[in-house]
Amino acid sequence: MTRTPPFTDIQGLRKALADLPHPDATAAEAAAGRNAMLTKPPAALGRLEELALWYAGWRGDARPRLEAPQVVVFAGNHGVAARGVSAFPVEVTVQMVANFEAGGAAINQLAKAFGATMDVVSLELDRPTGDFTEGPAMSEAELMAAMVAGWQAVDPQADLLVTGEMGIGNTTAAAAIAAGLYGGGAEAWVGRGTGVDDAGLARKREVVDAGLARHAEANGDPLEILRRLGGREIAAMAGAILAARHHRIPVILDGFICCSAAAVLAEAAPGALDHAVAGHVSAEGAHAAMLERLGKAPLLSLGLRLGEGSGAALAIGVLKGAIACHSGMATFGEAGVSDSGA
Ligand SMILES: O=C(O)c1ccc[n+]([C@@H]2O[C@H](COP(=O)([O-])O)[C@@H](O)[C@H]2O)c1
Ligand SMILES: Cc1cc2nc[nH]c2cc1C
Repeated sequence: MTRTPPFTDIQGLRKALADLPHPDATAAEAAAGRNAMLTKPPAALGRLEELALWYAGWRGDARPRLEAPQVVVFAGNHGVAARGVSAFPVEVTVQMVANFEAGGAAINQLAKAFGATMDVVSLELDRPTGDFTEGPAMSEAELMAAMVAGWQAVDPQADLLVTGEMGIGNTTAAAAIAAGLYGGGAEAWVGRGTGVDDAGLARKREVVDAGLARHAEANGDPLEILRRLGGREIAAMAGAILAARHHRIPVILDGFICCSAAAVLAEAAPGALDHAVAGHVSAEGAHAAMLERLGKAPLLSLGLRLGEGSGAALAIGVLKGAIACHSGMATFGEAGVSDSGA
């Protein structure tokens, strides 16, 4: 299988969004039949049962295994970071990339703990995106390059994808995208990110509202909102999530920034996130509202606000549990256990 995306320009990308593969209904049905025979009261495994059937449908296998999860962390720098919207200086992005590469970050430990491979993709860190209060964050060519990089990062042999990110200032970009897609202004979507104080929060709101006013011409076009207000790591996550869909690789979504990338796809093509579940709800103020817009209930709620794919990586454990039960349990017949007789 190739890592080459089926698009090189925005028209091709729109076509890839209009032409999405669907789950294997026969495998999903067979998995539901198997689920009904497993040694447990009906529905006693709660959401784990739904997860297993969802995974079986996307993998086209009624009794699937989850053996090759891939975590990809995308890193980008943001022009708006110069406006005092983060509690940390911009050089932390490149420093954290070195930490990811050396194995020292939280996501390295979590990927290892849940048996996932981990890749790090740096996107032109020495060339931050444009400050969106002054002009578009990216040209069309820059948007496409980032989305292609995201697509190419996905291993077609993986059987699960987690997309994570690192980018000082990116909760400002993510909030601007959310407001661009859903309305509500900065007030509805700006939160404290890495931990800005009240003055920082006020600056973030001003920056986001200025960006929304400056880019009203995006006119509700999700890809244009991403280009004007987003960032390279956000565009790359959108490209990776779309690639996973085309390879029928299920996805676990991470926090606020990851979900802003996913939201662009969902608004551009209804159903574009059917192959994705929400790994967790982060402590970033507006993440819960974003998940509601996406129609996704989070698997975990642990108060994380780290990014890097950390919450989604933890949820790999939940999904592995669901699949282990579904594919490994005995049926009533096999175990000689009496069923309810209903
Ligand atoms: O995943 C989240 O919901 C999340 C919430 C707050 C902060 N982050 C991380 O913090 C960085 C962005 O925060 P900030 O304050 O610089 O916009 C970026 O590297 C994200 O990975 C991530
Ligand atoms: C140290 C640090 C680590 C991170 N990981 C993801 N975002 C981050 C932001 C900071 C500041």
